[in-house]
Amino acid sequence: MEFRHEQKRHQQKHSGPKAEKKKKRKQREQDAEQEQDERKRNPRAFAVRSAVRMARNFHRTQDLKTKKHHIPLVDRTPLEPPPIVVVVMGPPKVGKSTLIRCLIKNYTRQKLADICGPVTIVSGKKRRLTFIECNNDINTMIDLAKVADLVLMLIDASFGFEMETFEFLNICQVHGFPRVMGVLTHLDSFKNNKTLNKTKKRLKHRFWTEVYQGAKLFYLSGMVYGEYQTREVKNLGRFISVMKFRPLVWQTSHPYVVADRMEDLTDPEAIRLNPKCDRTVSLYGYLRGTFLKNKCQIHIPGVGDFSVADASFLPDPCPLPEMLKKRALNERERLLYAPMAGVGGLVYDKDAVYIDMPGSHVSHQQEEVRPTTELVQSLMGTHTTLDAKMAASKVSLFTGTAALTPEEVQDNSGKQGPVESRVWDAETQRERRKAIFAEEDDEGRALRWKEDLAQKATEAYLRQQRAAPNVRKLVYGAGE
Ligand SMILES: Nc1nc2c(ncn2[C@@H]2O[C@H](COP(=O)(O)OP(=O)(O)OP(=O)(O)O)[C@@H](O)[C@H]2O)c(=O)[nH]1
Repeated sequence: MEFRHEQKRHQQKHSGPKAEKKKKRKQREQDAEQEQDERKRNPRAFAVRSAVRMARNFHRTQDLKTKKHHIPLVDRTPLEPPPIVVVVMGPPKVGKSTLIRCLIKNYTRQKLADICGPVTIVSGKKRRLTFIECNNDINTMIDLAKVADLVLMLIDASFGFEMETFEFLNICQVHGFPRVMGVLTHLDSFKNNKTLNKTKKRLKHRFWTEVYQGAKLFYLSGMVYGEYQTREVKNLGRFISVMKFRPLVWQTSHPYVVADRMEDLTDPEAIRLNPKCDRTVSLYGYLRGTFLKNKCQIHIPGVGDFSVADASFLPDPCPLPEMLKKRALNERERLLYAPMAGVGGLVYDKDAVYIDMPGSHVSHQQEEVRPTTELVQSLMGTHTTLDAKMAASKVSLFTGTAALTPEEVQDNSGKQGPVESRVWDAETQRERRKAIFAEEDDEGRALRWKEDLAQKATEAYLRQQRAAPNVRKLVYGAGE
């Protein structure tokens, strides 16, 4: 038996929703065609009316295009790149140590009580970060501006921009600008929401004029138990771990090492006999930039020019996790290496290898003993009473003059309490500076500090010149 299936011919629909849809589409297509036809039909309406304007338009588009071009740079970063140097800078008491502590906790789930020297951590499968706190000495700023990949610029919102911020930005300008990200702290000091929003906006625009339009500014709105809010730190951390970096010319054309550990190999007996004897020192750190040749000349900022006796390759103290396919780091891979703060697994010395028993995990005992709040720490560290300290303290009015004892001060100033008025803690210092600069707005301050900076930079330069006359290139090695 044979079955035959006869297919019905397709009938085009002329009514119903589908047909309506089709009609509409056809109509739209026709309209578009007509529009194009208009250009053909009426060419004069669309012709070039002004050659000048056309030329101007053309130039403008070309300018915009070329602005987007960069000089092609050879990316020489090795397969396993050295840690990214994150410099945390800002005026005194703005919250630098607190931010580093929070970021370390965010990445490694470990607490580091003291931020001492560079701290290296594994932040992801392919990235390590070295945090360095920048104190407000101009020489440190110059040194760090050279090696920084990313700068976290802390700004006290209750205070506005301060001299240090402008100083650092100006120094960066000379060295080829690293990535700069602003972080506003002390936002909890605003009780009024309206003033808070206004201040945020004002500081954001001020930051944009200093760095570039649209530069990233983070807000840290207050503290919880002496730490910044977890969610905000997490966002900041995530931003840092996915950030892309453009190689800077100075950094890619010089070999340089940010030393995170130092070891004095000189014979202690020789030092005892002559404290100023020539010393042999080992410096440890990741090599960045280009290749470091053995026996080459190097400059140590603040010290002078030296030749390297020997450079050797050591196992990585803070290695990246193995390349396995997985989504996140596990607990054992969340490494932390801060030799100057005494944290790190293996320590390779010139003549021995040490293993830190608690591993890279900071002992919990330390956490309990050393509270993070500065006030409690300072109270615990006190050995003498305030009265005794005040009686023993001396104050010198001008640099280079002999220090005055409280008795001498008392003699001159009559009834007035001698020492209290001069022993300023950091908090009072901040208050004083706040009062001094309260009258000026940001613009005025920026101008004034920029002038100030020029003089300071010249002084620092002359000082370095005196110390080592042939290091000019290294001090102001912009674009070389
Ligand atoms: N209310 C408030 N206090 C803050 C904030 N940020 C930091 N602090 C406090 O400011 C004090 C100084 O913080 P640190 O992290 O030691 O500041 P620092 O910049 O490292 O200070 P120096 O290293 O001495 O320059 C600490 O007592 C913090 O609790 C903030 O956003 N709000």
